[in-house]
Amino acid sequence: MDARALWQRYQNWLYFHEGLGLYLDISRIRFDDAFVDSLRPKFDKAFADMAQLEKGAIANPDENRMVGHYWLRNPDLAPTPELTQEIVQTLEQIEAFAEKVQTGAIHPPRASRFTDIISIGIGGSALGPQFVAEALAPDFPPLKLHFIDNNDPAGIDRVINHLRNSLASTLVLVISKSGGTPEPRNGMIEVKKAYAGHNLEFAQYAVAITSVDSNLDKLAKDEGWLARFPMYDWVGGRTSEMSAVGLVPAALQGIDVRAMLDGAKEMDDATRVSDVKNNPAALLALSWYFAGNGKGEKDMVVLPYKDSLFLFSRYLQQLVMESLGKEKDLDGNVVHQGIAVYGNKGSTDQHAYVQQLREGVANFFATFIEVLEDRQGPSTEIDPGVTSGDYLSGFLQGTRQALYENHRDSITVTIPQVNPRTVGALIALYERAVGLYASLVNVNAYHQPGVEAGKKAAASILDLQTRVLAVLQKEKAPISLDELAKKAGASEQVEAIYKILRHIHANQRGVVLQGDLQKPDSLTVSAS
Ligand SMILES: O=P(O)(O)OC[C@H]1O[C@](O)(CO)[C@@H](O)[C@@H]1O
Repeated sequence: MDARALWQRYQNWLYFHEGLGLYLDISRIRFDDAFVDSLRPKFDKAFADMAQLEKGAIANPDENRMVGHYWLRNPDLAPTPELTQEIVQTLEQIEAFAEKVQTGAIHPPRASRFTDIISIGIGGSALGPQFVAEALAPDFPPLKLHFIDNNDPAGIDRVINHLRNSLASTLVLVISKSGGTPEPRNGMIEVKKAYAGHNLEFAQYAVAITSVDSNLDKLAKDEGWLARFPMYDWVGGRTSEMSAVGLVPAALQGIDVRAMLDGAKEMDDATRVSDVKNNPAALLALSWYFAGNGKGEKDMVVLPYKDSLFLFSRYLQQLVMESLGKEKDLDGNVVHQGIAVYGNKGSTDQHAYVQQLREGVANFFATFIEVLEDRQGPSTEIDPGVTSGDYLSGFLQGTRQALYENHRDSITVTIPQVNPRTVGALIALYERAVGLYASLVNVNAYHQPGVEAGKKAAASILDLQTRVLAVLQKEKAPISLDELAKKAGASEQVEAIYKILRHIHANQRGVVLQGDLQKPDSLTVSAS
């Protein structure tokens, strides 16, 4: 296609949302009108499914749950007045709590103000708060947010060490929808211990964000934690940024959560339109479907040209991959669906993996996120008449063009500024696009059975460890791995046992491995 035809295509397909000042350009995805027509029946069904979902249908059949993240930013849409009221009240409680913490009306026992927050949570209970903090927190927030989003002991130590002089003024948010995920539970126990080590009573610093009556909720209630906020059964972890999961940390950092909700609501209104060309989420879903042949054959590379948005790709990774990455479709057919997502930021990545994007395996489509406002205030001229922002803008256009010339397609989302409204809108845009795409490919976007398999396997390894160590304690002399496995009733699991013991040995926790380390089956093991 020549330059004039491309310019025409750009204008034909350009979507603009006036209220949000958001543009979506899918002109560099090479679909044609016949393709769009061929998808119309699937889109009609997707829009109908979505309308039912918003009315409270059981849109997550496997877990027999409603899917209601859209109600969080428009409580009047909730299917019952009770739910509407609950959403409204929770938001008011969050704002009141944040205000009291910021003004010092709620303060720690030994300080006049809370200065820091440790947020403990994983997956959807971390990625949204992390993305939003990076995108929107002021340079000097009223409370500084630190994350424990893993089970890495060294990572936990690092956070606690950084805060060792301010633990007495550090609030702890424990965020877990289920209230039973091992990682946040373990993180909480470690942090609790650190507080005890500083003679601080954990309950006076701790806030739980979890489902009512979960194990975490019960613990927080029994121990009299500072506050508890509800997470709802009908909100999935990966779409929970606009629930207490995301709003509590955001409000505490002084982020305008109402503006974030308003931006999401405006985008929800725009993505409810059942006309593909005038619905930005449908345009995204259409582009993904075309790019990956409806089978996820191409990865989604997300490139925000703005440092504060660099966590967007990580956030989208869970939203897209946990939602779409499914073995079976809704009819039980094996389909192995999904779209792989990765990315970081431009133009940084220009000097890293963009080389491969331009010339290597053509297994992706790019999504550029462009921000029109360079910075607040005037810019220095780097060259006559040229600012750093001009360079960044030029790098984006240049990369988009260079990729297209080499048959690598791309989408460009443009926002006027990074602010709570546009960030809320971006989240809502992708939530809806994922929901619509899931309908196009007929998968349940709202469950995650694959994650459960990994969780179960991990639990069985820990169970094996307990059994093996119990056997080892009774042994008087060193024993071979085979024998130990036999005695533990786990002859088939020698490799797992070897790995368990090697790990415990490396941490000098009462297990000694002897022999040729390069030949694991030559090793003997004893308790020290
Ligand atoms: O908030 P929870 O229940 O601790 O779960 C954390 C994460 O774990 C998952 O359930 C599965 O990994 C995610 O979907 C979720 O975001």
